[in-house]
Amino acid sequence: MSEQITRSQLGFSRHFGEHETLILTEEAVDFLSELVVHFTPSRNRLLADRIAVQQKVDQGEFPDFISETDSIKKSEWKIRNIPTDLLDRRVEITGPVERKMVINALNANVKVFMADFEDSLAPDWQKVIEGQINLRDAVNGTISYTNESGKIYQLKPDPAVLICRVRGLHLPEKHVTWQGEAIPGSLFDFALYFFHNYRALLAKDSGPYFYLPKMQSYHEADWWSQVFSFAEDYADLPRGTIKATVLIETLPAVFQMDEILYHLRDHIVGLNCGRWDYIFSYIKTLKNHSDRVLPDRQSVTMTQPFLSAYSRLLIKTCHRRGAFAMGGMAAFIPSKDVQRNELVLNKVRTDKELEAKNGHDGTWIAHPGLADTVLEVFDKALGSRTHQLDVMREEDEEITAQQLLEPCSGERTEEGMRANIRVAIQYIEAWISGNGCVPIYGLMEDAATAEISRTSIWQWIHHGKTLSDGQLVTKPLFRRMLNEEMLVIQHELGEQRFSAGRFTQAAALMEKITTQDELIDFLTLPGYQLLA
Ligand SMILES: CC(=O)SCCNC(=O)CCNC(=O)[C@H](O)C(C)(C)COP(=O)(O)OP(=O)(O)OC[C@H]1O[C@@H](n2cnc3c(N)ncnc32)[C@H](O)[C@@H]1OP(=O)(O)O
Ligand SMILES: O=CC(=O)O
Ligand SMILES: [Mg+2]
Repeated sequence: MSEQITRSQLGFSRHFGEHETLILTEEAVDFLSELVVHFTPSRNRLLADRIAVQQKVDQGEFPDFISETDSIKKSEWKIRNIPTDLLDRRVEITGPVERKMVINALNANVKVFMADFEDSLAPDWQKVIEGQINLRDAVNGTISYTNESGKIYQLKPDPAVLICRVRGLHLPEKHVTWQGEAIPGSLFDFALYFFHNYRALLAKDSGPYFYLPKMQSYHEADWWSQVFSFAEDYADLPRGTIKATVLIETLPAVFQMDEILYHLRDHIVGLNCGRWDYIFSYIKTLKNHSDRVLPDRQSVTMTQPFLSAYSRLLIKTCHRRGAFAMGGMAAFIPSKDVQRNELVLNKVRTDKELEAKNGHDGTWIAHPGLADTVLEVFDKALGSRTHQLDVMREEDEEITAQQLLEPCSGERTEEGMRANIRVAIQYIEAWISGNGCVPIYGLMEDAATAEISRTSIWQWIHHGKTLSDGQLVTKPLFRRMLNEEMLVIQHELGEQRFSAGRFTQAAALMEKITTQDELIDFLTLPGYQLLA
């Protein structure tokens, strides 16, 4: 057990080496400490509220629009303003805050780079601290990187606009404590990125911009609004300097989009369809509803009625309030095989064409190799415009709770179940080894996509579903497949890679969380205990 260092009102379990000293400066820690003291108790209450809301759904209620906020929904108002450099977001690349990736992403043919401390980052201490250094150097324009073969990476002129995605409210930063408890990871990421970069960002006519993940209610939006206002006052900045885009990626939040925009109206510039977490949240929120069990993962596409309704309602809600409606991530990544790559580009193109047609103002890509294809789709849809805030489609006028909760059609197959097992094990193994985003079977896998794989199986077991060949999904069947799929993974990856990895630990975690009666909230919570 390492010795605790006390700074300001916070305890640090890690020695302050060269990197920590750069980021955890006395002034930055004072600011972080102020935020933690002011906002941790209310953050804890918000997490308790999530449990209370879920209990009602578990007892049979369905999530729904709420009447207590009718005045917000019925009245006409707009969000405050959108800064000039956020008026064209037609293609945004995302990626973890690793040094080479940060440079490649900022140099990609995109408008925005979403630098990620969340779904694509396994937040071990070193990565989190280095991530802050990487972003600070990127903002200052001094970032560079030399790879093993001597290739030098540097920023090109006119890099993409930077937006930082902080960890979700549920994730702790275990290496920093306040009153004996781990502090919220979201405050850690927000405080340090804001503190070290706001001056340089504003000096170049940009600003401290954030993506906020996994929000579940407008009360959480209000909490963030207070955090932002506190930070602005602390730094003596005008109200509305900090700007945020909120991911609508939980089932509860889709019913409160107007309210989220309203409570963050000084600070918000848009909403984003975080489709993968949204699917995961649909499974998790409706976990006791046996008629809402999902089929194989590949059947759950944006053309499913419940996902189409979600995307169209988000666009309609945003445009009415003058906010950007950002599309989500197609998980296909480029392949070195020319034929396979053609297929990938076609799939991504089709997905993005649907988003652009529905009225999204821009979208996400996971890899620079997709930029040109997606840019072409949005260039065509936007024409001379930089966004399509003007789009209000008549056919989307009435989107109901029933549509948002529509059951999802498709088969549950043995191959689908086995694929879920292989993906979940390989992803968990990568995550507990410190890698939060990996290519698996030609798809980008991150914390959100892997959650779908592991919760699908839990749900199939829990509700005693049968596979298309008539097999009943049970714990013994799952355990047998888990053992068999471990052998498949071992064969696919080779003995050396397999034995050097943490596959046994990953499989043990997968076995535990899939067979226990309670569906655990987030894979990354027990995963974090296995991370440095
Ligand atoms: C559900 C959600 O939350 S989505 C948002 C979170 N997910 C993400 O951000 C996904 C980000 N993407 C990635 O991490 C990667 O693309 C992966 C892991 C999926 C695939 O990575 P790799 O296997 O390394 O891809 P590949 O070998 O084809 O990379 C080729 C080059 O592109 C770079 N690259 C790939 N993806 C990215 C990216 N997202 N940003 C910047 N550079 C990238 C690689 O660093 C590599 O650079 P190099 O040639 O200079 O060495
Ligand atoms: O964060 C994005 C998602 O799809 O989840
Ligand atoms: Mg997500």
